[in-house]
Amino acid sequence: MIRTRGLTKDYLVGRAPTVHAVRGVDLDVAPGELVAVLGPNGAGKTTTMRMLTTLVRPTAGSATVAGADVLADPAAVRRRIGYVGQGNGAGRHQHVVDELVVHGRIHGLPGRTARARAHDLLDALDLAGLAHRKVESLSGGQRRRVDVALGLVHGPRLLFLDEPSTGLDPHTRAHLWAHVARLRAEHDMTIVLTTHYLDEADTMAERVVVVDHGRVIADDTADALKHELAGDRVVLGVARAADAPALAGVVARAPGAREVAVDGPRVTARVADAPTAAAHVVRAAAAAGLDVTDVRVERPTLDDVFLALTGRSLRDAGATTPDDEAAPAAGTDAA
Ligand SMILES: Nc1ncnc2c1ncn2[C@@H]1O[C@H](COP(=O)(O)OP(=O)(O)OP(=O)(O)O)[C@@H](O)[C@H]1O
Repeated sequence: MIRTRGLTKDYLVGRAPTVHAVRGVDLDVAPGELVAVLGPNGAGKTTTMRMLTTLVRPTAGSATVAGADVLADPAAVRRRIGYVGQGNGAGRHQHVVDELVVHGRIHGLPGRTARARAHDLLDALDLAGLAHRKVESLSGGQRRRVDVALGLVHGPRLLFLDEPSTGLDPHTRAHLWAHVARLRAEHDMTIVLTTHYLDEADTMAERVVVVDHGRVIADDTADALKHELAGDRVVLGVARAADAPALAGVVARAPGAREVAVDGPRVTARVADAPTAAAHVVRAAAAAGLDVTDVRVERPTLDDVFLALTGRSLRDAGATTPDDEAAPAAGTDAA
């Protein structure tokens, strides 16, 4: 459904150094996949998505999207995809249903089909009761659902969602995702989304593509990334802090144990599989006469994955580098 090779975008910002927003991205997305693109601010997620949706012209590299080349046939790409950008797409003064019908007509649907499609989507996204309300009177979550409906009105098989749930409260986010998941199952859609919410990428996506400084630095299922890159953590406590070094010795002999550390009466370590390692340690500690008072197993998060990859936490990472610290807004295409 998507294939990119060496996809690159440079921006020229006045006399400032060139901004290397995207640096040679190779990405393959199969039909029906749901892929989350994750990365800190400024990593190049939106720029990549905008190249794939033909809104920004690549500086170098190639991209085929929904069977058409983004450079050779951008109109075909646009016909076949849906795109929900970061800003609200719906006109503020329009009625919800009219906005959907107009979008359908813009995409070439006959009036009757556009109206039928608009009403189907209003039902599917729980917006039927709001059809005749003005967009400006809707809540943030309702507006975002209208945006998703706009992205789907022409029945695309491939949908791009750029931070669809940013700024929504957890309940509204969950609601939006439930709708998207159902629409996806019903229409067998491929979805590529960007998000800042690690838990969202973890639970929603079958594949997580981690980007940093314009490059893909990891690409796999969330479980595989967590297993291979971060590993589980065990935390054990002993009654007497004086026994902690001896317990650390026991922990170090557990299967796959690494990064063993002592902190007062507590010992922590990374292990391949925490329940197996914890059971092993508890048995071995008892045999050695050590009184283990506390055992905790911690599964890694995608933030641990990012930390393992970059040494930075995704929560605090800014993605500025010496050669892309120029002001972002005023750039022109270097394509
Ligand atoms: N029009 C532009 N002109 C100049 N620089 C730009 C332009 N658009 C983006 N950039 C720069 O390109 C880099 C990548 O930006 P991009 O918006 O793709 O990142 P992002 O990963 O989507 O970030 P965020 O999570 O904050 O949305 C940043 O350094 C940004 O400042």
